[in-house]
Amino acid sequence: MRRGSLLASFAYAAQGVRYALRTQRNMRIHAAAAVVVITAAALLHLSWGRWVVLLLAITLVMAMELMNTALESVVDLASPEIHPLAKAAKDTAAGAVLLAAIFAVVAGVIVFYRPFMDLLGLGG
Ligand SMILES: Nc1ncnc2c1ncn2[C@@H]1O[C@H](COP(=O)(O)OP(=O)(O)OP(=O)(O)O)[C@@H](O)[C@H]1O
Repeated sequence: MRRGSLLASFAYAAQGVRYALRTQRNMRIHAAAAVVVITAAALLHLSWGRWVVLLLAITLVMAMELMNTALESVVDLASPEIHPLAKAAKDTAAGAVLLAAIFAVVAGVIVFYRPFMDLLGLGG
């Protein structure tokens, strides 16, 4: 595979995802949550609109975690010693993941509420 080819760039990106899954516990938690959510969505035969919201939320959280991992690596490389700006960079990136995760939880509750109530026979 040629180093600068399109195929090579996909392979490097896949390596990045594998690296994050291997080294970041939070990334593994996000991936496990995504599997649970996708399985539940399939079992409940959700509408296309609800699927889109769920997939957007899952993608947002995992993309934020990947960016957070990238930023942590760059900060550790550039500033292995303690520095207030290194702290600010890492904390802000972690804040972005937190915001995305809160959005995903709220979106999940909104998306699953009605189908879940219907399943229990409690729909109005
Ligand atoms: N070089 C540094 N200078 C100052 N504070 C730092 C530095 N590195 C890390 N910290 C502080 O320690 C916290 C944890 O940093 P660490 O690199 O361990 O990330 P982490 O907890 O492993 O993040 P994640 O769980 O997302 O992998 C940071 O959010 C930051 O507040």
